[in-house]
Amino acid sequence: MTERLKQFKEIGKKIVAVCRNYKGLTAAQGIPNPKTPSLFAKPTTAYITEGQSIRIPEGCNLLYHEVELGVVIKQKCSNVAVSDVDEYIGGFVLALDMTAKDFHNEAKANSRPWFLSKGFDTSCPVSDFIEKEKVPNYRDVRLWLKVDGAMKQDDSTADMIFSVPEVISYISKYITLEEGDVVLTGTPDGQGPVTDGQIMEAGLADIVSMKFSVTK
Ligand SMILES: CC(=O)CC(=O)C(=O)O
Ligand SMILES: [Mg+2]
Repeated sequence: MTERLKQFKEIGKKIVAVCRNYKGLTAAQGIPNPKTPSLFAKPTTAYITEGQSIRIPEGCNLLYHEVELGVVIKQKCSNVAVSDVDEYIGGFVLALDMTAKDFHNEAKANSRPWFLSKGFDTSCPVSDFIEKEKVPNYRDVRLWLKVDGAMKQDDSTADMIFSVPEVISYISKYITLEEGDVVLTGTPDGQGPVTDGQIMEAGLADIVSMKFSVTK
């Protein structure tokens, strides 16, 4: 099972992401906490792994980093109770939800979909698969991200508005989750711009770290 889940990028069919899921982020933005998880999707063609670069999409002049905990789904499930979600967690992944922020702002201002701003090629850099047992405290684990050595995001998953089980249970009421799918659980405060030539390093406590460069 674990051996197969290591291939989540090949076997998973979708990436479902939550936004505005950290209290520190909504407080910093001066917006109310959402009453239910806000969802969007990324295509699996957005994945890249270490050694590949994040490419600024054509026409984008404001690319943002967002470090996130990703959950890899173990098996097909729908309508999962919050108390049963642990059975369906196959493992974890550290991920960046790269966002073409200018595209995103324009889409919001014009009531257009966000898909391009979140789903362009290279918009989902990920670490290797992380065994579930390595993150027993996923409800309170540190996520951090540095840009050119300067710390930009540093928070705990304990600051989430909706916990990992609440997020997965909610999604599964509406969207069947399948083996290898990844759920991105939102970014803590501190997301911000990166430009051509910059290097990001991100980590999940001392469990995993990864580096990605940004290129035109
Ligand atoms: C609107 C956003 O970019 C928010 C987002 O993706 C998040 O993680 O929060
Ligand atoms: Mg995000």
